[in-house]
Amino acid sequence: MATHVSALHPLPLSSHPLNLQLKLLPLNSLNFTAPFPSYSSRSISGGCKWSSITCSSSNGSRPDPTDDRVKSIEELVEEKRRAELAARIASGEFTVKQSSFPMRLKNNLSKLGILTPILDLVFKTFEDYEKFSQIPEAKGEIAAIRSEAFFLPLYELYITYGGIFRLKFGPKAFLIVSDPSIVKHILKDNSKAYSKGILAEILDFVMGKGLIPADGEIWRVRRRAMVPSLHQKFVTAMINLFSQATDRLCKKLDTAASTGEAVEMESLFSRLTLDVIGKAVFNYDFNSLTNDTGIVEAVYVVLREAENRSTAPIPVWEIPIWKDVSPRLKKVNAALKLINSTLDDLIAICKRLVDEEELQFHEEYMNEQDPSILHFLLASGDDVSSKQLRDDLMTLLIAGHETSAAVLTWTFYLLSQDPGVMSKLQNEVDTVLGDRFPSIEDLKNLKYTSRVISESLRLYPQPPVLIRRSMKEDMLGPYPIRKDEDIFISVWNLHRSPSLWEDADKFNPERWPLDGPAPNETNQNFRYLPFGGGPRKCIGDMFASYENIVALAMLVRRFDFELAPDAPPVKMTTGATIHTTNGLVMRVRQRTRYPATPTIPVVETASPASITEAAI
Ligand code: HEM
Repeated sequence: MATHVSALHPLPLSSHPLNLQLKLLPLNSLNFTAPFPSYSSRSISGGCKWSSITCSSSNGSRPDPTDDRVKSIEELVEEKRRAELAARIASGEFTVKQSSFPMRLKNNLSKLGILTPILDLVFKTFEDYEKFSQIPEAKGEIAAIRSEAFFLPLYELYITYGGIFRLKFGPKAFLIVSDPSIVKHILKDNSKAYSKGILAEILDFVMGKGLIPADGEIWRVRRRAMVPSLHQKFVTAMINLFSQATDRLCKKLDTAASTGEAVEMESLFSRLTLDVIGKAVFNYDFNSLTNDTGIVEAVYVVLREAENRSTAPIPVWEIPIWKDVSPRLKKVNAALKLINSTLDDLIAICKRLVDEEELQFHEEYMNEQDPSILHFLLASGDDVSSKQLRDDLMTLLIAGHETSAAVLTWTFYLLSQDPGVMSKLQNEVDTVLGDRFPSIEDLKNLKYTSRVISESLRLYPQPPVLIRRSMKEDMLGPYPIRKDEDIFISVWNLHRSPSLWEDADKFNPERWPLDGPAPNETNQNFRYLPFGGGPRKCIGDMFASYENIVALAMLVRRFDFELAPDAPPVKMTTGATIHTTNGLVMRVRQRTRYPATPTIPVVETASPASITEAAI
């Protein structure tokens, strides 16, 4: 979700959260201002000359001591950098030492006989400060840290400072939370005390008061209106849409397989999921796998802008004159105008359809010709302004697009590193699916496929960080916090914590038993949050799970995938989701035959009612 971006805008410059990232990481090491992966510039033809291939686990994983393969120079440099950083953190270089001078002075004055009420009055401010300063603190002049993505240094700091610490940058401070019970408190038990904070500010230009940035009453009303639209019958009907879109991608890959050309999979996944979500949300065929129409380009301009804003050092879009002269902002405004007018047209068309229909609205209502979410909302009589409806549609478009594309990208990367898992996966798919399009029953039986995706989401959570702001004082674990604290919940840290997971960095789908429930935040007690948790949990979790299973199963059934021999190293960069820095360049080969004999036990299917929790 471009939407689950990490940062922010109308804050004073000095406190602009991106100062965090700027100070935390040197610009040249970050790619923060580098544009969102340029989809238009990545052809599927693999025409570029890639220089080296040092992929493996350059993605923040700690070195595996049992790994005896020869390490690349890049890995060795990375290891050295991490070791140096760990030593610097351990030496206390980044730790803010509290000055207890005022409190010592108060004690001394008290011993001299000055009355306590007077001292209390004089020293109240200092006492408040001390009260709120008990959370371990790290300070932000960490300019020497080099990293591809900002959540990586947060991981290093987490290992030293623990599940909650404050990171200070001049006048600005952020709470970094990576403790499951504190996360549960913020997201679930006391969720009413937290807002989306800076996230809402930065997303305003594209999502307005859409469901992701909205808070309070607007959020409550819109959530209640939208959740029913993703009912079981709708999501089941979408399976066919997922299959057709993936089939189009397969056909595109057929050409690459026959010519042996390398393909850049990340941009293809992005197009696949854009085509799916356009059709599902407002019955619009972007057809982006085949065409680069103006509207597809406009969607990417807006997505890139959301990511740029989340990482820009200066919120230039706030400066009145700049808005009118900057070619980039003009392009963004033009793109927004095109998207908005397209959405207005789609809403108008859908309204006409609904008016002409003999409506019998019920819980699982679905128009067979146009099963879209928009159609459901209009048919339900959802009383909403056209601006709010546009905001909601735009939110769903972005939320459902980037996340799924990122999940597929990192799943294929992980599979390329582990042929054993890949062959077990292909085996299951061959056994369960044969050569037909997947049905709902098939999805229930593709258990290993589903566990591969769960494990990919553990190692590469999308988004890697969730953002909140406290709306009142609260207790986080043993620590009191103030109102208006900006909080980053590091899902990356939770999912890779060595104290919460065995072999935390290892890609191991087997950690999720096939006969157990599919992992989620509840059965994992908030150490695993693929779709968030509490009242603001993702509303598209089942949709996304089906979509990813269908795409993964159909692709690995037809092709073998490996990193192209001259592909650039696969590294991470931060957008709203985790992107690769240079694409995922792969070579695909047509598979010859699906084996007939099952080698993985097919576990009994769950009942349809329990499918969200148990089967996927
Ligand atoms: C694999 C794909 C997906 C992942 C990993 C994912 C992840 C998430 C996460 C972690 C959140 C919680 C954000 C927070 O608490 O700040 C969220 C919220 C949300 N997601 Fe997804 N999502 C995915 C797909 C989708 C799809 C397909 C849709 C829509 C069709 C969608 C719509 C939403 C919406 C509307 C919210 C906001 C809910 C609220 O605040 O009430 N997501 N998603």
